[in-house]
Amino acid sequence: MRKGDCVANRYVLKQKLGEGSFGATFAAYDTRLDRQVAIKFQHLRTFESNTEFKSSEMGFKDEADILKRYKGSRGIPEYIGSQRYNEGRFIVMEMINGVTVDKYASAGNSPMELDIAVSIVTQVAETVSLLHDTGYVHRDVKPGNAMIDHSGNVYVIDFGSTWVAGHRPPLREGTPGFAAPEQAKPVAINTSADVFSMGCMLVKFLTLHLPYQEDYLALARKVKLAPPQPDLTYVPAHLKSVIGDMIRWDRRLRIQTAAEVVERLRPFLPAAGAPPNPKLVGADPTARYRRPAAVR
Ligand SMILES: Nc1ncnc2c1ncn2[C@@H]1O[C@H](COP(=O)(O)OP(=O)(O)OP(=O)(O)O)[C@@H](O)[C@H]1O
Repeated sequence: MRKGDCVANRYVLKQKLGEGSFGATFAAYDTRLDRQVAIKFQHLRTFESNTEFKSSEMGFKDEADILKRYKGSRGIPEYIGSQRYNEGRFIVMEMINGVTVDKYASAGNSPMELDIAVSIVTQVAETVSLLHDTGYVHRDVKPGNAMIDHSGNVYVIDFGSTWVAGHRPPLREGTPGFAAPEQAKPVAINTSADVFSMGCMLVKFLTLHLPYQEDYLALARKVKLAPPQPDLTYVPAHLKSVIGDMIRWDRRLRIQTAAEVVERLRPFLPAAGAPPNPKLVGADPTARYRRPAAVR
């Protein structure tokens, strides 16, 4: 796939937006709908077995089904279409004009302001709660799988790992550093795994460090290790207690759902009518909460 290619007699490819283990995402112009879209292509088959390639295609199909199911929901790119192409598949969705939250967070090179960090994670939790309320777990919530547009609206992307809550997934997935400890084991995963990942996002935004080192889970499979203790010294006590309840190593003691996360974080959001944070540069994720409730 290259810039200028016209795919399926309809989508003219523009620049590549990103590339991951399973596919590459391009900006494109949809000549039928006369709008910009994002297209995620499954990688062409190289050395993987037929079974592996088919399973990656199923992942694409599942992701398209999730996008279709939540079409019209706030915080999820709108589903436009999906079809087979070159042995594999592609998914067409709304183009989010913005950057990944990962990029947004690293622009400042210093810990994020509390109201900004809490607003981002609350927006993510509001969207993830749509999945949880209907029995799904995202399984790969992280700053790289969230995007912020120029108006400060936060979107969750990459539903390729989404799985039915309470069921054992076929593969261990998630990103080391953000994945819940149980995601490294062959066990059923429930909604509290996403809560753990959202807690890791908050810790990262507020301290610049992850609650545990990326190689910790792999190491913990071989030797017995005590659960890591993130340093939250500079986080205000009340928020520290919410974060502590999000990243509990024992999932039975953790906050269980994204909706509960929204409730627990609500006291730390800026009030309706509050002025913007003067230290803010760029898109403002607090804007939604500073507007009167009726127009959010
Ligand atoms: N709807 C969209 N609008 C704009 N950019 C997007 C959109 N979806 C994805 N992107 C961009 O493309 C990149 C890759 O997307 P995505 O994470 O879905 O792919 P992936 O192949 O599953 O990646 P990975 O394997 O790293 O998780 C994102 O980081 C983002 O920069």
